Amino acid sequence: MSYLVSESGFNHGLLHTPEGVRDIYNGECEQKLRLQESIHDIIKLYGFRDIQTPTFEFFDIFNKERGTTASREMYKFFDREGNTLVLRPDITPSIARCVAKYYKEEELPIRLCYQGNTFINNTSYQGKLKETTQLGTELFNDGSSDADAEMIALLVNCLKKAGLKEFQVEIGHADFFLGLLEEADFDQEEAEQLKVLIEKKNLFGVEELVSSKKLDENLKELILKLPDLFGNLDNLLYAKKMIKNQRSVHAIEHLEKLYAILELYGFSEYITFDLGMLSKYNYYTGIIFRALSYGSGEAIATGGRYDNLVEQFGKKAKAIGFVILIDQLMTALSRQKVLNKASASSTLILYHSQYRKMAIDLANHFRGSGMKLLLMRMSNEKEMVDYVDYCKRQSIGGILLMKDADTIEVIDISSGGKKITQISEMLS
Ligand SMILES: N[C@@H](Cc1c[nH]c[nH+]1)C(=O)O
Repeated sequence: MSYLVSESGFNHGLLHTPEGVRDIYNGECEQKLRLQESIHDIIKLYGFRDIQTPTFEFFDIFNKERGTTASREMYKFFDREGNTLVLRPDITPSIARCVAKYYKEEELPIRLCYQGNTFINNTSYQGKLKETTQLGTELFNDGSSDADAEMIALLVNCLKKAGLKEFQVEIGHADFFLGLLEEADFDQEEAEQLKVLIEKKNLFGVEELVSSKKLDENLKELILKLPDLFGNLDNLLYAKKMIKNQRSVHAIEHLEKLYAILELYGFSEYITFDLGMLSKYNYYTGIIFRALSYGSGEAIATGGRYDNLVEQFGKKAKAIGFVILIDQLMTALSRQKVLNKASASSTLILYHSQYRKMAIDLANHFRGSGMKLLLMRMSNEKEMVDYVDYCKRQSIGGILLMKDADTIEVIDISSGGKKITQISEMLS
């Protein structure tokens, strides 16, 4: 924190937030909450039930075996007993823990949804947020391609409802890459190295690594081509002919099946495939996917199948889920100019103390019928224009000015129009 102490002794450093976190207020905050609400409404239509888990958990919930966030990227702290706690970097492991705990005997599908913030202590490069809002869904006890398709269809529906234009859901499969690694007989270290090189799009590095091994020509070619293996499924089917290992072949066959079901949903225009997509988290075991759109450089949703994670908490349960990254979605919507402006929907009742009772009665009456009302006693130090300007700053649509015990002046802020009305008439 910088200590900028002014002459009056006020520490201006107090007004700053740490790098990577920010305040969200006024219209932006309203838009964000409204967006979450409208997406949540869609998710509820698919039968998901809400769940809330703690913002911090024991470190072990997210440790390496679960294949989640790297330890150095988590915010860690201790409780009085000396336990290591972390601010959750990801909500999926917490939900998996809950399913093992509260639905131990349930064998048929469990559908859960949640909204909350996650915290990742990433390197502070250009404006990347360290606290982000996720709205997520998880479906347990269903390992079918129908479940995969339904989750993708749900994601498409959510993004459409959010008003996003032109987005794509890219789908890959964790097993495609893992099968190639096995076929190439890469050890864990080499596999990790290859993953990093591909993520960094360092093709020379990939070539060097691949050339250091004795590999089948087709396999070599395919690994080098991984970053280009995206597009519609037909274009990718040739990859199937070039590989020998069954794991990768099954992965492609699964994607074919999935695509056929997505066609039934009528959503094929939103789908592309990316065989070079790498799992963001090691817990993924099946399809992995992310949604991209112009206006946001980063994914606005990510997800995938993770059939072994719940078992680590003591229950065998296949699972698939995704999260919508609300902050990224907001950025995309605002760049695409489709973020609905918060409308001025509240009214201000202004009164002098002798009309207090009427003002309170009037406010209660209108609030009772669902109108948003602010009550304010007038100050002798302010003019009417101060209140009108205030309404403009605060997105307040109108003023009801108490003139006497039964008369109010109604002022429309946007048009400036004024009219006199009797309170008794309004209440009747
Ligand atoms: N938790 C994952 C997304 C996900 C939800 N379910 C499965 N995957 C993420 O933060 O990227």
